[in-house]
Amino acid sequence: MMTLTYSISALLLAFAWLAYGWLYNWRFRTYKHIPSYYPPSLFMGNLATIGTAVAQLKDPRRHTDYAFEKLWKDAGYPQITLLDLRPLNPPLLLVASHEVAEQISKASKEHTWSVTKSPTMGALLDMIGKKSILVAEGDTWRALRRRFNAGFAPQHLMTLMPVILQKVDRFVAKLDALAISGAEAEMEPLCTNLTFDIIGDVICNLDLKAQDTDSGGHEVVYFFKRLLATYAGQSRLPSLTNLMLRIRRRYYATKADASIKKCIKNSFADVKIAQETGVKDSRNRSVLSLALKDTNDLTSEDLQIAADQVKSFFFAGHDTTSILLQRLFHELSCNPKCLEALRAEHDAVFGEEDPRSVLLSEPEHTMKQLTYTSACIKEALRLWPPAGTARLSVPEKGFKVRLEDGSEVCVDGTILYHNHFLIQRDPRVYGDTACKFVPERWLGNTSTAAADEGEHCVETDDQKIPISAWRPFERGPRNCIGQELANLEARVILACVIRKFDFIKLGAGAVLNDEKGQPIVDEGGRYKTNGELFSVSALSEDHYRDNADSDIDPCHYCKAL
Ligand code: HEM
Repeated sequence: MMTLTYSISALLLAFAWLAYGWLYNWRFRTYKHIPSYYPPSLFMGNLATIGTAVAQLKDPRRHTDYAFEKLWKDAGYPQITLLDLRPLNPPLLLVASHEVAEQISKASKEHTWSVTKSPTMGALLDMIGKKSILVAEGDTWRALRRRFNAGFAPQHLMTLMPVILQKVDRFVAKLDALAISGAEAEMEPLCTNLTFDIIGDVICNLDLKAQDTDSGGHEVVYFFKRLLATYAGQSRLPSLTNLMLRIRRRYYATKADASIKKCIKNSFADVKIAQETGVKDSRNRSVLSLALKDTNDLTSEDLQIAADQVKSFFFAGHDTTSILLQRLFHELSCNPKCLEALRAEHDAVFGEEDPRSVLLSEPEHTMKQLTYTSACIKEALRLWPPAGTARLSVPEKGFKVRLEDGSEVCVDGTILYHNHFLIQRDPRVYGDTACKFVPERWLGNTSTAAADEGEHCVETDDQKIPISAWRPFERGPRNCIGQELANLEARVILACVIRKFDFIKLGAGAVLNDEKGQPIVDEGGRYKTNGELFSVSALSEDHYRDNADSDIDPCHYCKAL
């Protein structure tokens, strides 16, 4: 009996020793060659490191990028650092250098169309569908991208001006009503509904009426907003705790999918007639029309593919542009010098005329003249990038990145997170003004096109900014297809709004006044505010629920005069 007990104990010990050896290798040896500034623990890796950094954020709603910023600064601004998130996720490579990000986003011998998208995108599949261009890879992605490129060609975008202006008119009417009533309103729903309306028309010729708060908008908007809300309410804990949320998500995903398919079926006949008669109509280049180009019988497979693309464009193209607008309105309300320069440019371009008629009669020429406007947009996208990218360097591919010391590091098996927030505020690139709003730095090159070739730097008197250090739309083959549309929208909206209204932030981020009631100005000429407006991963679920049918948010108010 004793012998048996000893044998079992010895076996258990041997097993424990082997298991420990395996665990030790898995945790400490597999990725040892990748620079890491935070020693992982055997069982939890760097989860606790990140947890502590998140806990130290002044407000738990802050985006995780603020925690990464702290870790990056504490580690001495490394180009890359490994954070081991196993067993919850694959290890994460925090990329804070534009040189490294560029190697990942461009085509390479290992990856014909740049490094593959991260499996973390899988969380979005309910929203965008499995056939989405956002998650497609290889030839499937290439075929989709080729098909839709025509819908985003610069000349075609100019033909969208009447549609964009029509939606902007509704936005201006809403601001007018607010200014007359003196009511306070939050800019987020106003801007998001506007960009939703624009994207609906551009993508599938639909008037989504998202700005029509009386009717609540098209049912697509209703279901899409509720679907979005299920992402906003998700906790950072593993999915079991979010079971109810997931059930709700599936429900609204099915509803949104069905209502989009209904719209596609309804417009299929019209789309085909327009294509067959060869009418040169901007509608022939909408994403929906392009998606149905070679389809004669709408099979359920065709319908699903088209619906997934429409959902993906809705998702990618509305809140990103809305965030950009909100940031611009806030920054310009605190930055009198920039506001004055912007209004002076609009005075010079439009004079006494209504910007809408000038934009309609000479869209291309007028757009080119709005250089300071473009510089403001470019600077807002630098400081507050609304999106990002995560890729997966698949195991055993042999993909290496080169660091500034000349070393080459194989990053296989890691999620490569391009942290735009860090990359675009790098003091080594942007100097002392890295965290300040200085549109003038872009006046040498206000283009937002992700030029992969040609000029490699934007030069100002005292700065040389490498072209790859500005990447809010990412770069390389998988860059944002809608970037020029977003830039066009933002220029048109600023042109129609910024001379007509003053925006005053109330609550967080409000301007501080002196005892005479005058704004207190800092040494850079910007108004001092009662705090910084921080970015969040997603708005709270309550926000979406409370505001799906209303324009008023209880948290932050903005006043149009
Ligand atoms: C300020 C506004 C916008 C920003 C900052 C932005 C940013 C981005 C970024 C960073 C990516 C790359 C994502 C990745 O690599 O995982 C991307 C891709 C994409 N964006 Fe945008 N975007 C904006 C507006 C738009 C608009 C208006 C549309 C649609 C009309 C759009 C449609 C897309 C699509 C379809 C992709 C996937 C492209 C592909 O994989 O080929 N985006 N965007």
